[in-house]
Amino acid sequence: MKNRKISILCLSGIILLSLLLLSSYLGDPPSIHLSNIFRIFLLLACGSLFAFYMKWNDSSPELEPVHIKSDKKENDKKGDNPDRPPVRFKDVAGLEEVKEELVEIIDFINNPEKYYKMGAKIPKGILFYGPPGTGKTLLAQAIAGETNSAFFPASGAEFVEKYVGVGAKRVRTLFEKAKKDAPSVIFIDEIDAIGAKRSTESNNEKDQTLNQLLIEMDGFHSNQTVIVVGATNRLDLLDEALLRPGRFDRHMFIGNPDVRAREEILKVHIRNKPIDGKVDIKTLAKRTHGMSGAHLSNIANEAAILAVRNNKKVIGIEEFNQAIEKVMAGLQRKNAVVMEKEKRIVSYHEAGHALIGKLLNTDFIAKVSIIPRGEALGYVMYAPEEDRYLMTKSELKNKVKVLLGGRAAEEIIFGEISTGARDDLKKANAIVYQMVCEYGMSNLGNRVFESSLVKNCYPMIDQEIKQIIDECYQEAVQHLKNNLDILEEVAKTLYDKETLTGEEFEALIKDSQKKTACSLIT
Ligand SMILES: Nc1ncnc2c1ncn2[C@@H]1O[C@H](COP(=O)(O)OP(=O)(O)OP(=O)(O)O)[C@@H](O)[C@H]1O
Ligand SMILES: [Zn+2]
Repeated sequence: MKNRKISILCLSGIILLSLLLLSSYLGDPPSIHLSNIFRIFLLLACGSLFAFYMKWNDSSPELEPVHIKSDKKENDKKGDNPDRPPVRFKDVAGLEEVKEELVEIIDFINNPEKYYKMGAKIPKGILFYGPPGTGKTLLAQAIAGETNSAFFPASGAEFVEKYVGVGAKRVRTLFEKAKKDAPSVIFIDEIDAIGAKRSTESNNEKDQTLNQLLIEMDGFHSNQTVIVVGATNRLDLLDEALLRPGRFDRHMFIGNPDVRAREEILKVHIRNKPIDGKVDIKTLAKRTHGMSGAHLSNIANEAAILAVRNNKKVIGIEEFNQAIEKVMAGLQRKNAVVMEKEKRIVSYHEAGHALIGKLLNTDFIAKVSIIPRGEALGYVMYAPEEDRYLMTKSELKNKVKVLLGGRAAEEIIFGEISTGARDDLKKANAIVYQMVCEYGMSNLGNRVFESSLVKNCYPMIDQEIKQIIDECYQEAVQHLKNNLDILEEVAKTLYDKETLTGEEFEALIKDSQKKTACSLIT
């Protein structure tokens, strides 16, 4: 508001002075008589006002913390920072692991002395990455909310300007303000707009802006509590320099919610809405597979609007059904039948990987999920293993069998294979290629094939690769056929729950063995 007033005053001043100057020239004789010295003075005043106007306009927009109130000092005394967004962790449903990780940072901001005494440095930058609408902005707001910090939202795209130096200056101003109002949280959405890998030709505007961001992040002292949160849908696009220790060194994946998280998110968004007692949130959660938090919030809102339109006192199941359909249509999703079929295939595919992993005791499984991540429709996440410098031939083959387990499960259950194994095949082939060409682990003997040799001997090498892959695939199929009942159990549970932690998976394997009275057969 204050900004607008100053801008209007500047513009009026410029117009007034220009009119005065013009009238001293126009007409014969001129309508206003001014001496040359006074004209020069007017010209200078006009120029200074213009320069001030440009500078003000350049530095002031979007850099004000949100929710500024005039009685800031008064509120600060009460320990209630007025710039704090009203979002708390309770408003962010699901994302438990991320929130757990953030608790430490929040404690750091709230009790910095505790950490400084130990000589610990406050983390400066956090990077949230993942698909759109999954709560990255919401989480950043919650960090500010939980720590009573000022919140400075900005979008990477805002910094990219036509004129060299403008973006860099905006970054500088943003950090100055945040430091002045510390503790504060700077949130830069779409950080890839400025943080994408730098081009070789230097000096372009984007590079300068990124350089300024790096300078600012290196510049503030660790006892200035300014946390910079960046968000992007594409981590792979970011410049390495941005991800280095001391900058955005904490990377957190914010993925689409699983069925439990969807239930929690729906509950958050119907909190203040009158809902018909017959509406079962669990069922709604099951029906919204693949949707983001933003979609779910949208569904709750659409349902409320429909209830008003239908003159209802409470939001009923019909409204929710219509709202889901509307949001799905907006997504241009495949129809529900295709979606269900895909979900079933992915459940068996991931169960196949996980079960063979368990049977062959390869890496410890940390998570099995059928929630899409990146291009994958589901994934098995392994616990970070210690660096291995040596792998035996059978260990490598076991890795390949686990990778082929997804496709094997599909073939056994559906009698047909899908495109879902593309990435698995790439990885499996890469391992086997190394076995043949680099490790001398094939019938070709203890030989190494440099790239020039590979060309000449390709049919031979290809024959070896095929043989190992085929053998591993047949073994993977056999493992799964030997444990078909357990595969069914895992796939069905995965279909219902969508995500299983490592412990849940272990417990499920135990339960399924009891239930089916079968033990795992390798
Ligand atoms: N985990 C969640 N809990 C509650 N609400 C959520 C959650 N995730 C998303 N939402 C809802 O979706 C809206 C959009 O989320 P948000 O803006 O945080 O997504 P984003 O990840 O920053 O998206 P983008 O990448 O498009 O910027 C939120 O305002 C909120 O209403
Ligand atoms: Zn797979």
